[in-house]
Amino acid sequence: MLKLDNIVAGYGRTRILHGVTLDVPKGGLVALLGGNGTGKSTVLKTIVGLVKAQEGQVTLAGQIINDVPTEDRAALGLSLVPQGKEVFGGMSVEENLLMGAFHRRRHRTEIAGDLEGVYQRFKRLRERRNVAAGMLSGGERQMLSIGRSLMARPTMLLLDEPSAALAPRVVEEIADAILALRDLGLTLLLVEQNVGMALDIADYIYVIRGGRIAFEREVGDGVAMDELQEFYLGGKEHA
Ligand SMILES: Nc1ncnc2c1ncn2[C@@H]1O[C@H](COP(=O)(O)OP(=O)(O)OP(=O)(O)O)[C@@H](O)[C@H]1O
Repeated sequence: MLKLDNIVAGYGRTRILHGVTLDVPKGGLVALLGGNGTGKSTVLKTIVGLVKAQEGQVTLAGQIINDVPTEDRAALGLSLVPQGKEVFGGMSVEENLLMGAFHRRRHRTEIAGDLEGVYQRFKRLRERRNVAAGMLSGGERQMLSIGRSLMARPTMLLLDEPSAALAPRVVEEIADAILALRDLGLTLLLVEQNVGMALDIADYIYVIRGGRIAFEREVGDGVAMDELQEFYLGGKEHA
């Protein structure tokens, strides 16, 4: 579904990604793990087109999209789920959700149907539909961020550290929500620092360090936590 082939990218003259290759199969749930400043967000920005690949190819559903503008990548089914802290705090929950449908010209009844779908998935958002997003808990904000992306009817979601700054019980709730999206048939790339969560839900794991993929492995009996930690931050526990 999504392939990065030897991506070199950065900011101005500074190179951050030094040849990143990764593959997210259709319907798969792939995690990209790494510590602070290792290039995870730059990978996501390159996929959505906010950072231009200086070398290499970004392929979505068989189409090379290096030259496709960011707004048109959304129309190809790609949606970035920012961290929950990036919701519009002064707007209500419902207004935030409707923003997700904004770029698509769609009939009002269709949008109402999508909104109902998000409320069924995240019951707490329905209860709090008229509350300012800034008043929500961290977990509710993360649900809102995912819900807003779903309003654009994506086929592939890129999740930027959905577990960041959340209590373990809430992380479990978000993990369940992500698994439910996979069961729905969505393709998911999850960027995380939370190794435990990623191992619980992902089918395949990449670890990025210093702008390079340092480790990759199918999740199953083969991936041991300590082996991952070694590649993750030189053996240091981080998340
Ligand atoms: N807009 C920018 N201009 C210049 N350098 C940047 C910019 N954004 C990020 N960087 C640098 O690129 C490197 C990688 O940053 P990136 O945000 O991709 O890391 P990350 O793995 O997502 O880290 P974090 O988990 O802290 O968000 C860092 O050294 C950072 O300082």
